[in-house]
Amino acid sequence: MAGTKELLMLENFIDGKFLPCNSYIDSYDPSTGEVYCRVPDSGKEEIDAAVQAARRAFPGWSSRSPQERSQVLNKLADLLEQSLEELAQAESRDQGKTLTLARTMDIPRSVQNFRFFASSVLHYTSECTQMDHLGCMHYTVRTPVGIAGLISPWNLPLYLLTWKIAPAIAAGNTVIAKPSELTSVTAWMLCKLLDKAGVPPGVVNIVFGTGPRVGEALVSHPEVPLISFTGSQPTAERITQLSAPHCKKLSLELGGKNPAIIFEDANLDECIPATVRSSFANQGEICLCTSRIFVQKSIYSEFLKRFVEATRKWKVSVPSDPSASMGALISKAHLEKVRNYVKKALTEGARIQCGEGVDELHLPARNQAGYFMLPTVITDIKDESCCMREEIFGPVTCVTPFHNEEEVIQRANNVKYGLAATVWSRDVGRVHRVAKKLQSGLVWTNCWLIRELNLPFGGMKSSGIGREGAKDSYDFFTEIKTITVKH
Ligand SMILES: NC(=O)C1=CN([C@@H]2O[C@H](COP(=O)(O)OP(=O)(O)OC[C@H]3O[C@@H](n4cnc5c(N)ncnc54)[C@H](O)[C@@H]3O)[C@@H](O)[C@H]2O)C=CC1
Ligand SMILES: N/C(=C\C=C\C(=O)O)C(=O)O
Repeated sequence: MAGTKELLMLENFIDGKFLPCNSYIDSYDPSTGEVYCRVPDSGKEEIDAAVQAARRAFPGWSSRSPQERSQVLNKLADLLEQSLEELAQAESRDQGKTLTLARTMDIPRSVQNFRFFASSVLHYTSECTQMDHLGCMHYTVRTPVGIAGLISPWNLPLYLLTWKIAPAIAAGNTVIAKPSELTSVTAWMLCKLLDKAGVPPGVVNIVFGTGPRVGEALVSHPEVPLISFTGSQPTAERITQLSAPHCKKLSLELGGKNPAIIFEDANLDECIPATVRSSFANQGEICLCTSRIFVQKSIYSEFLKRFVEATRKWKVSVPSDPSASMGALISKAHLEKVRNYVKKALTEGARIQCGEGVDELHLPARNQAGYFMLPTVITDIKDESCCMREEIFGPVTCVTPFHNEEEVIQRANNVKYGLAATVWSRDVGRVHRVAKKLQSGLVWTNCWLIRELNLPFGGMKSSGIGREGAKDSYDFFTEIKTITVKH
């Protein structure tokens, strides 16, 4: 470990105060492999303190009007925006992503999350029906659930954390958030802005540490009735088990094995750069990234040639390099896991068209121990291969030919996941038909990752339970009650 003096030391944020912890975990700079930060290794004690704070803050915060809460969220968005550059630098260093991506996507979207839910919370109405023959009317009311437990991953740290905090507090809940122990820095920076934005102590508590210790303490706590989780399927299973005795409300946003389906009439000038981006953006570490590319046989050779050429131009470099398309992967263990998938494909007789083991990666001397990998394209692979079935969550994508619509829909659906798909065709009828038949929570046609935050976001099958987005998040973060009045 490097000298303690130089390390960035994070603290938990409970009841509006920064509090040190008894033990800490090392956090690495993925671009150098060096420890640069220490993250609290919290446990049950810290969760108990956060629950007490959140419980105390709940009556005051939940009784404010939506307009008052909205003003606080907007102020927080302004403060985040004023710190955009500082936050982007921190996110890029902590996660390994390019500074450009953090500047143009992660932090602006975090700002937008607060602005969006500050606005959407103002527009809900409840339902009312009449039964005149019985002299009755019925109506619904919604109330915040209470203390929300929010667990977020390492791939889009502030972006996904704010996607949970913003709707939860907009609806009047108080929260205890646990960011990934691998990427805690921007969450800690957010805590510094809360008081200035007018968020009362105890409304947002952020407790750092590992999943098995502090994550499980949060999930198991009887006074936390709701858990919103984004991450892996095995962790979701554990969270489901721990929540079951308490019948907690759960929202689970999990992984994907997302297909891109490219028909012979696709506009390849648009499709190829978009599919390179959908495969390799953020080092392929987005649950929405494409990892199976089905190309109609008649254009397969042309597509592959042009796709591999475009992938080779996707530059891997140090995250601060303005010309970098891709930075470092999150951790040494994750890099090994992703590389092992490529090795496994080779043993199965697949071909590596570019990237890992084929092309050379050039890095400055101080980044040689960083977790970098070239974007890798695999072909000649069977649908049964683990590379075609399991979530790799790295810069690896498989390309395979198909003959007709019926066949490709069946093959695209033939995995346990059902999160996101892309369909490329100029035939409007086909686009609608295929989109409808895909087992996928999201389908983008002739584009990728254009987000409409008003509409439901989430997956089917093993990609999760529940949806989030304006109305869906509001429904999730509130309880509904039906009241009948006889007059
Ligand atoms: N958004 C997504 O779809 C994501 C998918 N993944 C997938 O998961 C794989 C493993 O990555 P991990 O970092 O291990 O993901 P993970 O699912 O273990 O981590 C996500 C969050 O859950 C927390 N967590 C872990 N175990 C927990 C437990 N028992 N109780 C409560 N919280 C817990 C973690 O500390 C982190 O905050 C990746 O290779 C990738 O395939 C990982 C991150 C995000
Ligand atoms: N949930 C994830 C991405 C969400 C993106 C978005 O809401 O735009 C993920 O990668 O886990």
